[in-house]
Amino acid sequence: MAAFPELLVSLSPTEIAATVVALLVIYFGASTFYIAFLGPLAQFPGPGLAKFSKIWGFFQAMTLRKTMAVHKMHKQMGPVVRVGPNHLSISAPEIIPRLYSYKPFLKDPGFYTALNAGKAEGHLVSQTDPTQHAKRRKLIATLLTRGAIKSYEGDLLHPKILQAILPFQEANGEVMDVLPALRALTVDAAGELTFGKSFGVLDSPGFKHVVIDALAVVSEAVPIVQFLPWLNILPRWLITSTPSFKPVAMLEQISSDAWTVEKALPDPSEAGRTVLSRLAFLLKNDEPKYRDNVATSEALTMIVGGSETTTMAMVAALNQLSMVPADQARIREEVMEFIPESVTLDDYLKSGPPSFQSLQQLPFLSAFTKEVLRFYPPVPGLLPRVVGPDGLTVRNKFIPPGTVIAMQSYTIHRDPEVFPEPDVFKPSRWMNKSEIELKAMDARFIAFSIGVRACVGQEFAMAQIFIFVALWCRFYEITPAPGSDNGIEDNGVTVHCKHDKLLFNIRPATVA
Ligand code: HEM
Repeated sequence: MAAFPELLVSLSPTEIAATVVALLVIYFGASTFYIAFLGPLAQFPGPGLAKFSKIWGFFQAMTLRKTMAVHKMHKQMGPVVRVGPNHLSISAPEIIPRLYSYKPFLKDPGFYTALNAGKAEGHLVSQTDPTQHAKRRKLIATLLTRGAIKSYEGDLLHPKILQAILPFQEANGEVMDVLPALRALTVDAAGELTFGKSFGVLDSPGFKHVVIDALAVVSEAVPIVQFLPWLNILPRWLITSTPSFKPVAMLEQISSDAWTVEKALPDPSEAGRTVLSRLAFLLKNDEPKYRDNVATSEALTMIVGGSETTTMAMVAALNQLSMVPADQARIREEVMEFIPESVTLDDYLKSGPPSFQSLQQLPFLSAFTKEVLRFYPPVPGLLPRVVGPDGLTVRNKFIPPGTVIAMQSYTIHRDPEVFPEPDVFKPSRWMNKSEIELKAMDARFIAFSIGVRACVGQEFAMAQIFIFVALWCRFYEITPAPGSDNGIEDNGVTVHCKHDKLLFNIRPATVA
């Protein structure tokens, strides 16, 4: 028999190439077979395609039904289901506090670095390194505490919310689209928080603005980049020069211009009133290119993360209210305590608008808002983490280190043990409950996630939602527009309006 080197020399280049290809096919075939059927995740049920490839998840995300598909799988197959070759979805609520603490479950780089948009340093949402994350979070979080939000109410929140709802003042039963106004409100509010200056969407005719177009492109691109992360290493100019990415390039330019102005200011302070001014302080000793990349991507994250999520909570609230006029009346009745009959929209600001804190004391408004976020979470999908070196045992089954595991708020919010009749929208489930019952429900309420990576903008979002819903119900009545479909779809992570419209018949509220 010929020795291996002699055999190799005797083969033609074509034969060598064919042998290499055959060996690679055997290697990848065998390892795929092992991972799918023999590896440690083979014990978990899931769709056949998900055992072999991430294509299953991508297909579900692109056809806008991933969250529902995962939810149905949990109902049929149990608390741990396989959603990818190395990916599990978990619906066992006892795992929540452990999964969303730092250690030993870090954010999955495969999912989050795809959100970096070509910038290696990442941002608050995508940063997977705990030390880097903690440094930035500490500074930005102090801008978004309860106390800080209070200081934004008078000159930021109330005027912007009023400006968003004023155009509907003339309506007398006609059908109008509310979505552009909601987007204008949340984008301008996030802009002001970040840059100290809004984008001016609320002042633009029809609320049309390049920033709104940019956010739509980003939302569509997210599932694609997560499936094909190598797209991120393409040169930036190649991506931003394609016509559909032009709005994103313009948004990046706005952010970069604002940063150029900010970093030129002398003496950045830890107590700055905007995200950019805080970053100028935090990054003042860093290398210029790193500094510029971090500041601009952090600014964009506040806009992207803070706007459509809040918009979609308001969309859900209005959709729900339009179906139940009695709920509108109940909120109106509560709000009349702070905005009595004598106050008109024109003198709302002068009349001493109700604080977010005082609106939170209104029992039905509070219960309604909480139920909106339980029933229609704006971030309903899987938020993946990597299992640390000790592995994890869930309901007596061991999950090995390195596995990507995730939970989805949509499913956790429908746990029948603590939310009886989970598929019924019922604000009363949050009212007149004992402390123990409320604690149990709160432990499963993860619309903003929990722990060190929970939403940093939660209070800012809640203040907008509370004030908006209170003001809207106080002055308007809505009913579903005949023949229109205000349905909501999800891309596996976030939600959006199916037809990019939110149509209602709107009329002035009748106050008793
Ligand atoms: C109803 C509105 C909102 C919802 C439902 C929401 C939900 C969430 C969720 C679930 C996370 C965790 C994401 C993960 O683990 O990957 C998150 C993180 C985050 N959110 Fe929000 N969010 C909302 C509004 C906002 C607003 C208004 C801002 C900014 C002004 C914001 C900025 C962020 C940031 C920067 C993070 C990353 C935090 C970190 O990792 O330290 N969000 N949000």
